[in-house]
Amino acid sequence: MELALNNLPRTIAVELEGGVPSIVLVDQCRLPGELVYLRTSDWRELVDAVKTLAVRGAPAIGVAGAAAVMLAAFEYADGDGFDRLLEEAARAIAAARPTAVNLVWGVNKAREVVFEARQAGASPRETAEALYRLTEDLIAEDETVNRRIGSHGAALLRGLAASGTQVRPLNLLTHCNAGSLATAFYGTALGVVYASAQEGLVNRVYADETRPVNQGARLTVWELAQAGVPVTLQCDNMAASLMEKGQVDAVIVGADRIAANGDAANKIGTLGLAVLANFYGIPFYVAAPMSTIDCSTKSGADIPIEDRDRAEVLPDPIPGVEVRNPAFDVTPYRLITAIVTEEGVWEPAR
Ligand SMILES: CSC[C@H]1O[C@H](OP(=O)(O)O)[C@H](O)[C@@H]1O
Repeated sequence: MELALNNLPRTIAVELEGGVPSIVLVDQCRLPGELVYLRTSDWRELVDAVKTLAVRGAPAIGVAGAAAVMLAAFEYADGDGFDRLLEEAARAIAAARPTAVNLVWGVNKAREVVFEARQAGASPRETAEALYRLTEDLIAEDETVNRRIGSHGAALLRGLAASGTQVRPLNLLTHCNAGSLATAFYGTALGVVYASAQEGLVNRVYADETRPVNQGARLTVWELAQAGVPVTLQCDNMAASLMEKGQVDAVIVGADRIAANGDAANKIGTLGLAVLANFYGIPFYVAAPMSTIDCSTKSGADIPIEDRDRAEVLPDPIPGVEVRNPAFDVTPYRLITAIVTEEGVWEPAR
């Protein structure tokens, strides 16, 4: 299958003009209708973009977290109180969304650079410039990591597609968007799809719309269509009947935080898919970078779950009706066939 990955936009980029840094990111709130880029030099605007899901997806917000600290460092470089103001900003950035560990990971990467630079006697501006280089590096590294995840995942699906001496291209089901738009470029779960499709291992991807924010209906189907991968959009409540018909060969999703025992937090609705896949004997794969694995979190019970605005579920409130809107759920490791990382495939101990 010939892919058109060049049609995919770069989710987040960094620029430096006249000594002033800018972050340029795809405004994912405007997709699929319009491909619009947000440009900002203000760390507060970048935090708002994370909160409003203009930039979203664990690896993408990890890069955004480090980039926001970089913008703050340039803002505070020429005034008093650089170290104090920067740490205050770092705390506010890390608190923008609670579930994806990558956000704190990105902010901590920035904190490490700040500590090392200041220990070495760097000025505030020199420290800010070191953070700019970190942001560039994280963007480049993310794509490399995703391609390695894709390669390991394709090897896994190659085995699934093998039918004697023939290859039977697979029907895959995914949830939310763990694609190029959820990362700096290429994607995690969809990175596996792209790498597999290039080997002729993919027949079609079924994408859940993923209520209430519809990352599947707005982002995944757009991204896969741009890339030239056959894709069918379905409502979240259609997965069971598709599996019952034997039309799903594997489920592949992303993750926002993986606990030390292999429990994985991902977009709300993932747990239900894992239960269905287990019932129908369908492999359930999670694709995520090592930066999403949080060994300080013992199990999924300890993963904070973001509670979002009720209006995402019910824009026009009905008197007397309560609404709940947890943005993630946790799939226990025993329902996960394998976790695909850039280091290889991890089958959590049963
Ligand atoms: C590659 S991680 C993508 C991950 O992030 C999404 O959540 P959100 O769109 O709210 O940032 C979803 O859980 C995806 O699987």
